[in-house]
This record gives sequence, structure tokens and C-alpha cells, in this order.
Amino acid sequence: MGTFRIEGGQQLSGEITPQGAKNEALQILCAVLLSSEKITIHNIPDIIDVNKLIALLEDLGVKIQKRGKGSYTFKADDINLDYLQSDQFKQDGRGLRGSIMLVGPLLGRFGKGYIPKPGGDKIGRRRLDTHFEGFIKLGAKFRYNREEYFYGVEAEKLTGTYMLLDEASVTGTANIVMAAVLAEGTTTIYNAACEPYLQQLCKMLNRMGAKISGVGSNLLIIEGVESLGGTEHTMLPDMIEIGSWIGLAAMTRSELTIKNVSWDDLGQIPNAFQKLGIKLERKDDDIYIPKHENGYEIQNYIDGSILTIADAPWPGLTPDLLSILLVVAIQAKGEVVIHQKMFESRLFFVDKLIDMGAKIILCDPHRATVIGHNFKSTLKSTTMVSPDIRAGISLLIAALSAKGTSTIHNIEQIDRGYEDIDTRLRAIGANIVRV
Ligand SMILES: CC(=O)N[C@H]1[C@@H](OP(=O)(O)OP(=O)(O)OC[C@H]2O[C@@H](n3ccc(=O)[nH]c3=O)[C@H](O)[C@@H]2O)O[C@H](CO)[C@@H](O)[C@@H]1O
Ligand SMILES: C=C(OP(=O)(O)O)C(=O)O
Repeated sequence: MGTFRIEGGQQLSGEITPQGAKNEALQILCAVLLSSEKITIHNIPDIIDVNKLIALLEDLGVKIQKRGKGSYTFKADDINLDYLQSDQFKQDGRGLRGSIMLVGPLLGRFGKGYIPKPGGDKIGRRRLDTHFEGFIKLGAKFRYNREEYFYGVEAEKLTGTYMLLDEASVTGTANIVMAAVLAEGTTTIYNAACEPYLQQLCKMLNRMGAKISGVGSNLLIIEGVESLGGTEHTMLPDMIEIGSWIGLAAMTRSELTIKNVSWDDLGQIPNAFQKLGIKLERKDDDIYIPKHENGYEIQNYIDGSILTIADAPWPGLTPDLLSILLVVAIQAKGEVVIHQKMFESRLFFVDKLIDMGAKIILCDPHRATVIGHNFKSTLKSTTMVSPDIRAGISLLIAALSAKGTSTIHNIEQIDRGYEDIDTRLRAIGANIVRV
């Protein structure tokens, strides 16, 4: 179990460049299974989850070459489907959430796809019904081995159809799209998720010869094609990492520039931080955050009632930033309710923040009220364990703002989504070491 030691209370300054998007990378990497031709991908983040998925693809027989930092070529012209039944796969496939998206492309191209119950954050129930209901609608037979937690779908052929998803699942939509692009006839997916991750996936698939329309909306229409070719693709910057840097700047009262953020793909994210009173300036495609010497004040609603920040399927606010917004609110002037609607166990980490001196009431597993300090009192340093990726980065931000030396254990949870975080933090003046 890795550990960070952090000497808090420093003001940071400088520029930071976001890594390629983790959740986009997990979709795009699975899509390389859809073609026997060469696919080149750039801006792949060097993080634990992505590296685990690349290793899984290699074990499946995909020929992979590293071309430079973050750039790889993939050629899936000789796939070893027997590997999918091996104990090794049953072990490694569990290592991350994103591996679930191997199933759709395997089913679409080879008529069968298997996966052990995938891993990822333990942040409440994470069901897979939407994925498998979609595959079944396309004509696949579903089987589930309860003893081994092993899922499988098989089909002689997939046939396009209309489907209304029971929820706008991000990985579920990606999975079904990747199966449907090679189905016979037209598939219509209503209540599709439409995050930039999915938009990027659909654009890449269209460049490979797929026929997907409605990209960016919750109604996707996919005309099946016989086969797909090669392409080149570049990942967008990671919007959750961008939000994490905004939170860090505000909470440590630092002046930071976040480079090349792809503003137009950030949706509600800048707005959510601005509602907490944080000043952001758009400079070309960068975000400039000035030093908040006089703090930041939470905006109430027009009628004067207390602000609620809640997640919603895109184009609503992504749930992956709520833990960070919650931490930032600790030093704001005013009060806010953070309502995490999607996940059931993602707010329990606030106990640690309360130990550090934060004024937070956990109303129920989904809602926390934060009463801001307005920098009148500093958080106390402490020792903590990172429970999940976003709680981990939030605790790290809290530690960087606190007085004294804090220790964070289980930092693998942070490393699974943030590339070289300690080195990049030291480059802007943070006092953090990996021990
Ligand atoms: C690898 C990856 O891409 N992970 C992301 C993906 O996970 P993932 O694709 O696993 O998450 P889903 O979109 O399937 O659902 C997330 C949770 O939200 C609930 N839900 C979802 C849609 C909806 O309309 N209503 C609703 O309540 C689901 O029941 C589930 O508990 O999307 C999540 C939601 O943005 C993000 O937190 C994860 O970082
Ligand atoms: C919940 C997340 O990731 P995963 O779906 O991989 O667990 C996340 O990125 O915040």
C-alpha cells in the first residue's frame, strides 16, 4: 500500500497540463478490438487503470507498439478468444471497471464476449443490467455464473433494433454502441449517455467506417456495417482532472493556469466552481485561476435559498467531481448542499474531513451540507486512507491546504486515475513525497 506525505499550507503557482481522459481512454482502447487494421492512439494517460487494460488487450493477442509518450499503435488481427476462458482473464479482468467494455466489441466482431464482475471504485451498487439488456435486445444469449461472478454473451448474429435504456449508463452505452456498429440493420438507442467520452468514441468509430448519427445527443442511430478499418485518434484532456486542479487552486489560494483544457467539452464544470464563488478566466483554450486572496463566496439561488450542487447524466454535472466540489466548499464563505444522486457510498469520506476540522453534516448517504470557514480557520493535518479515486484526490487537496504534515495511505486509488500526480504537484510548488 503506497503512501503520500504532504506538508500543507503552501501556495502553489504555475502551469499544469491535464493528462488524457481516463474514462475516454478505457472506451477507446476497447474499440481497437473492432478492427483487424492498425489503430493509432495519442494522449493515452499513463495511469494504473489504463495500463491494466492495455495489458489485457496484449494478453488477448492485440499487437501493441509504443510510439512515444502516450502514443501507441494497436492491431487486433489475431485475437486469442480462448484466453477469455482462462483463469488469468478471470483474475485480471476484475482489476478495473473499464474492462466491462471489452464485451461489446468482442460480441460485435466475434459473436461472443465474457467478463468477470469488473472492479473500479467501491462507491455503492454498480449494476450492469443496462449493458446486458442491450446485448440481449440485439439478439445475444446471456449467461451468468454466480459462483465465479462470470458474465457471458453469445450470438450467431446481431440484429439492429430499437431500445430505450433503463438508465443513461456511460459504459453501458459505449458497450452497446460497440456491439451495434457491426450488427445487421439499424439500432436506435434512446436515453443514451452522451458524455464527451462517448462523443469521442462515436467519432472514432465513424472514422473507422461506422455509421452513427445523433452523436452528442441521447438518441443514437447506428446503421450496422460489415467491417471497420483503421484510424488515428487523440484523447481529449481529462475533464475530471481539470476540475481537480481548479479545486486545488481555490483551496490553496494559488494562482494556476490549466493549459489546453478543450473548454467547449467541459459542460457544467466551470459553472459549478463559479457557483462556489471561484473565479475562472478563459484565456484561449486555457483556464486561468487567480489567487483568491479574499476567499470565495457561495452564490445563493435568486430567491435567497441555499445552493444545492447535484450530479445528473450529461449534459448535467458529472458525479465524479462532487467530492472535489465538496472539499472546496469547506473554505468558501456560505453554505451549500452537495447531493450525490448516483452513487450510494461516495460521501462517507467526509468523516475524515470532519476530523480535520471541516464543518460538514452528512445528512444521509447521498447528501452533505457544508458550512464554509471562509479561511477563518485552517484544516488540521492528519493521517488518512484513500477510499476511492475522487475521495482520494479530495483528501489530497484537503491535506495540501492543511497546516502541518498529513499522510495518505492507499494512494494506488489516486494513481489509478492521476498520472504522476506527486511529480506534477512538486513542479508547481507542493511539498509532497511518495514514501
Ligand atoms: C470507467 C467509467 O467510465 N466510469 C464512469 C462511468 O461509470 P459507469 O458507466 O459504471 O456508471 P453508470 O453511468 O453506469 O452509472 C453510474 C451510477 O449512476 C446511476 N445512474 C446512472 C444513470 C442515470 O441516469 N441514473 C443513475 O442513477 C447508476 O445506477 C449507477 O449507480 O460513469 C459514471 C457516471 O458518470 C462515472 O462516475 C464513472 O467514473
Ligand atoms: C468512479 C470512477 O471510476 P471507475 O468507474 O473506473 O471506478 C471515477 O473515475 O471517478
